[in-house]
Amino acid sequence: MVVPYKHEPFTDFSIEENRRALESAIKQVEAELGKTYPLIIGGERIMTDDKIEVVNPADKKEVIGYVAKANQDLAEKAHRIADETFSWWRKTKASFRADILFRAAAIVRRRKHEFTAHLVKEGGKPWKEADADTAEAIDFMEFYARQMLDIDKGVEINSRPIENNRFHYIPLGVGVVISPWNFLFAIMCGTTTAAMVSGNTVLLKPASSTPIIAYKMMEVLEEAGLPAGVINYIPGSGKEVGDYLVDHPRTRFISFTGSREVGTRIFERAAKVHEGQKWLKRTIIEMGGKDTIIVDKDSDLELAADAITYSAFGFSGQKCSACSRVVAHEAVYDELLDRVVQKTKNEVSHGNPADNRSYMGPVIDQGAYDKILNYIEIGKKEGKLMAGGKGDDSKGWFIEPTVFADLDPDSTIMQEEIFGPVLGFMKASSFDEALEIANNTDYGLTGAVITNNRQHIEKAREDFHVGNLYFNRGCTAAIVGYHPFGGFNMSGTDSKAGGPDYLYHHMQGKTTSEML
Ligand SMILES: NC(=O)c1ccc[n+]([C@@H]2O[C@H](COP(=O)([O-])OP(=O)(O)OC[C@H]3O[C@@H](n4cnc5c(N)ncnc54)[C@H](O)[C@@H]3O)[C@@H](O)[C@H]2O)c1
Ligand SMILES: N[C@@H](CCC=O)C(=O)O
Repeated sequence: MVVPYKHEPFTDFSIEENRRALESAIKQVEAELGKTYPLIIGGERIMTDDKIEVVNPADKKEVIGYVAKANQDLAEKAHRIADETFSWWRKTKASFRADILFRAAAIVRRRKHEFTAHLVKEGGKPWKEADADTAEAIDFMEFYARQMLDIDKGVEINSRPIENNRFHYIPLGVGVVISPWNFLFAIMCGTTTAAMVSGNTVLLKPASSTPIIAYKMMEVLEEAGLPAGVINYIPGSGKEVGDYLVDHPRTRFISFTGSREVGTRIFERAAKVHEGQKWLKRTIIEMGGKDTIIVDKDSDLELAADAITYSAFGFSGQKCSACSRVVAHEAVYDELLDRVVQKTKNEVSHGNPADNRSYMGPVIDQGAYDKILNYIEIGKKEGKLMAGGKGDDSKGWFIEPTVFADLDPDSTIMQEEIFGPVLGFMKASSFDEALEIANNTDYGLTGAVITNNRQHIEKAREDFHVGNLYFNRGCTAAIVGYHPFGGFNMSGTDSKAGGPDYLYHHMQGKTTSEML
């Protein structure tokens, strides 16, 4: 019997011992910067001439490492090996696969600060955010291992005196896992290990800005006993390797987390049946958000201002769950706006994330920096700039936490995902109107309502159309097993990472019936 699941506690960095432990882990990571990492295909380390240079977004000159880059030939080799490995891996016991995850989670837990320090450097994450990312990776492994053991117990169906019937789940085949850079450890690890523990083999293509943490996860899984060929590590160009693997006739499913642009492209390509393909590909596609916090007339405004500030500027707003829109009742609009602007100016410090005093670090790269600043320019025309608005890319990609007021719900910056530290305020004259505004985007990922009105809570529960809706708190920071995570509409397939049915997306049900 395994102990019941409990989420990994976050580290309290106000405790001197913890602070010192992370400081020393950061020094250790700094001492190891600049290494070269190979691909891992069928357990074999393969170096390529072409490499991805991975830099610290807080300091562009600091190279975190160089990573071998897969091309289509290597992707083909990895696919063949994953396919061959599936022929026996699919028959392994669920407990064998789950035990690998329990062990891997224990290894990461023992070396937690080392992983967190790496996330500070590779992802530009402030301490608190990096620590939460590591904790979530541990949670995913612990949670999915238990879920697989439960699924393995089977499901009762009816038999009759003349026949014996059974129903159980079997894996799908070779899965392509494509992960984003923002939860560089947690989402990459959760999507990969979910596919693996349910009996599939995997081709892992991590984001090109953050592939090193995925290599480190591979080392941990190998140490925990993962056989060669089950997960194949093949970083590479999204367009070249990504399209090739998505189109491949032997790909059985694709688990993608990332932007709407790429997600819809994959959805479309995966629908095409290629020559030699014997199945309809399954897709698990989780995309962006344009997430709203509604603040009601009767509400705790200090709580609202705290919730908004953290949800908007935690990890520089680079979360699919980040609050980028506030809809406030006209009776509290001015006071709420003032409180959020003051907090943003006085409490949201931004700087090197390796320094624990930084609330916010950089944004991930030049592309993101340019795109966000472009949205800020649009925002200056569409609304009233209340805080921030400037960037500095001389050393790393830093953008001030930015607040706009008096926006039209249909304005560009209230409709498009910016994925940066930019927050907009809109006014509503009633709770019904606030809900209408909150729902008027193509997305449907997270949302929150700050209110003391019980009827309004119930109304929002029914009518606020998002996958993760929170009351009297912010709209980020879902915890595995507590807040199953995934969105509606253009936010994705609502597969609910860390939820009770997540692994079923990676499996198919099989009925057997024996005449007696
Ligand atoms: N819904 C969620 O759970 C969730 C979680 C995290 C991030 N996101 C979203 O992810 C986005 C940010 O991440 P990103 O910038 O890494 O997204 P992205 O779509 O640019 O990249 C995601 C992954 O797709 C790969 N890719 C790019 N082109 C490809 C192609 N043609 N075929 C296959 N793969 C390809 C990239 O290399 C990367 O590994 C935001 O929109 C954010 O909201 C969503
Ligand atoms: N699960 C995370 C968001 C993941 C996407 O970026 C949260 O709830 O904040």
